[in-house]
Amino acid sequence: MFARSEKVSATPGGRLFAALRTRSTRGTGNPEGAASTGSAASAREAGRSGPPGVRVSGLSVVYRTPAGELPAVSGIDLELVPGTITGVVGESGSGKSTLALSLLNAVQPPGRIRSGGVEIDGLGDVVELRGDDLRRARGRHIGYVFQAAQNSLNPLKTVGKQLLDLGRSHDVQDLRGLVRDAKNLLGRMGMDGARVLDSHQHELSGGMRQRVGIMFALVLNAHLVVLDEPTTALDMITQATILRIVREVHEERGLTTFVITHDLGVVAEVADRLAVMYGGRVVEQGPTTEVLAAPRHPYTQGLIRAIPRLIGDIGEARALPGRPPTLGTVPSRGCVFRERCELRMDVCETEEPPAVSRGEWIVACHAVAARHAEEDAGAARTANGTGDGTGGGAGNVAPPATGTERGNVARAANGTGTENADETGAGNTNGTESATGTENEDEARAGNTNGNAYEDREVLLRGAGRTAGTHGPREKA
Ligand SMILES: Nc1ncnc2c1ncn2[C@@H]1O[C@H](COP(=O)(O)OP(=O)(O)OP(=O)(O)O)[C@@H](O)[C@H]1O
Repeated sequence: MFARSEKVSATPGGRLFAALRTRSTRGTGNPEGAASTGSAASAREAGRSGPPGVRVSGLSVVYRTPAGELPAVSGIDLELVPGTITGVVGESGSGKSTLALSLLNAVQPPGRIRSGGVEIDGLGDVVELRGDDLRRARGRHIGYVFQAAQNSLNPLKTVGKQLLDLGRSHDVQDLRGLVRDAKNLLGRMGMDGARVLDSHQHELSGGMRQRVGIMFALVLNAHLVVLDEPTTALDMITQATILRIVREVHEERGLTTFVITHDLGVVAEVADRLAVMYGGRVVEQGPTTEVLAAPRHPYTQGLIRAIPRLIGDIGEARALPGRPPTLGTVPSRGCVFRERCELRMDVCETEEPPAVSRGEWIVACHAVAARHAEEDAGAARTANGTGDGTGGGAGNVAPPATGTERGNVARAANGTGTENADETGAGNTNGTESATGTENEDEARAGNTNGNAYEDREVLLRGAGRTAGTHGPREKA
């Protein structure tokens, strides 16, 4: 049974920093730690060797538009450490869903993976997978919980019927066993499994449907699970429940989990590691606690600064000026964030920022790179005995202008406090799912011609035929 029960503050504000406090007792992404919580045992029971590592390298994805093929994701390097939860955060349109779909090689036309690879332990490079291999990988190895999973069920079939369809499409011989596993999973998430399997989607609440989505992602025993906006459009209490379940399922089943969200509170609550995306790039990544406590990239600093506070001067919260770029406006060279950056320098106009690292912490920013260089020079001077006492110490790396006082900050309604509502030309209606689930423009954009979210799920879980070979020729970077 899921043993961990974490108290989650239901107030909007306490969440981010209450979560940060509890993280220190949980560790930050130590795979051994994950194993010691029982995940290794459950992985053994499940007959697999343990949670997989994932290495995304040089990944670039483009969408065809009237103006030609434009990059939605560019040169992404990211590692998912086995047994950890990695959270990806960024404003709407930053490329989070495109990155997530790439983990399943499921970017649909008019998109295609232009270059790069996604190496998953036990599977190889999924970008190279086609046909049956790809179909088996989805569902059995990689579970996907859709953005708007609440609406991704087929409204015409009971959950149980959809479960059987899924089992048959994956050649599951023991369908009774599959149903037993599904009931078990649903029961562990606090639901009456038999009743839920007998229900249609309209008979279930949003939180229940989200749990059904998680069940579908796990029931074939996937050990890499991708959750796209798992709490969007849920009330605060249900959000807290779903996040607790995500963490518990992750630990109990020994998973490697990837959570996409625009809500910093969500990553603070569940993620061991954090990657911040902007304009199709990962601009900062590292252990969640450390990144949120002292973000280095000016964009991450801006996201945190934009979170309104419950206590103290509400005016301290400052929305990031400007808007995130669209496919058409993302600069083709230089730093993609420069238009909104207060640390902007000349070099940002022309040169892509280098990814500089300090241990597990990686930042792509010219200003941070310059500070690191200063620090290194200062350290070298000190080591040589020539230090003048002014060398760049760690304190020279800009702390967040707002600091990150524990418990003092309210979570923004949209998590980032920025201008998500001013969505870009792509017409993204993220978070505004229709009751029928047939008007989700994200799904429509993803190449699903009838726009039904459940259709898309079925395509991913079952239909290699519809998705195989949809990518154009790959240009290896
Ligand atoms: N099918 C498509 N056709 C054209 N452009 C697309 C398509 N899908 C996504 N895009 C564009 O690619 C970029 C990245 O979109 P993506 O959905 O991956 O971002 P996101 O960070 O997940 O946003 P959100 O939080 O709103 O889901 C955006 O500029 C978006 O408009």
